[in-house]
Amino acid sequence: MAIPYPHFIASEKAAMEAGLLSPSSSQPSLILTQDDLKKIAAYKAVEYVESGMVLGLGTGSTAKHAVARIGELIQQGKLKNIIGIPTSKMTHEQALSVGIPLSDLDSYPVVDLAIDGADEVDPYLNLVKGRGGSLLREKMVEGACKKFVVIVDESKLVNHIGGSGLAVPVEVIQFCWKFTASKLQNLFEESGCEAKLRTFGEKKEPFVTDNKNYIIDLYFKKSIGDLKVASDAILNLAGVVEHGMFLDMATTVIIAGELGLTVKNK
Ligand SMILES: O=C[C@H](O)[C@H](O)[C@H](O)COP(=O)(O)O
Repeated sequence: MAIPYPHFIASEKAAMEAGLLSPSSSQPSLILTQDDLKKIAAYKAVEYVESGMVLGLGTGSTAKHAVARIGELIQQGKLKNIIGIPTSKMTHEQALSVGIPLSDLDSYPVVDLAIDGADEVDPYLNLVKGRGGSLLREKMVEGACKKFVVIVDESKLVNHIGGSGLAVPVEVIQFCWKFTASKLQNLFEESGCEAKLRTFGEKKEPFVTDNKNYIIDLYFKKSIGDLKVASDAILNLAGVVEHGMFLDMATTVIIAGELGLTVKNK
């Protein structure tokens, strides 16, 4: 998606650092792709990183820009003594490849700062995450951090969680997943919920998470209602491991969009 983007306002510094704008251009006039916006938000978030921090490293097409940037700053000697806690096997691989020293929550139960993308952000900074399948490790790491900075392009903004009609993911154990899926669907019958096993490829194989579980995606035709009530009801079902609603967890959301960067704090 190319967004015509003639007026670059708040994010000029981030765009320069992201290599999208030359310092000499007096009249910035850019055509930015959605990926450029993700990169700009990610580079802005990395400004929150300080030497000596234990960092939660998010997963996805937005978070990967932050991981790359952190690696770059370590290589340049601008960030020192960083410990990264990856939220997926994919991020683990990327972080190693860019030279970020890694550890885990067993060794570092308190994380200073986590940076991650999101699939949906509501006006209260509640999130949907996990459309890439990494919600469980993300929730563990981001639940352990002092500051959680979320990075999105403006397409992720919604009025109500689940209101986009797109998936609210739930990680379930493989054992009798159809039973769990039907329990989940029944919980939200009044919201017109449809529960579908996530599959991939032409053969429609079940998608298996890093934790060897399945994902049931919930699609809502009407409002989910009270999010805390919905969260408790989902977590109360045996067979459910975790869901992708991240309620009251984000401390900052950085949104890159047509009018530049917006930073929302809790
Ligand atoms: O499971 C995936 C994660 O929750 C991602 O952070 C989320 O899906 C957003 O990903 P992206 O930045 O690729 O849109």
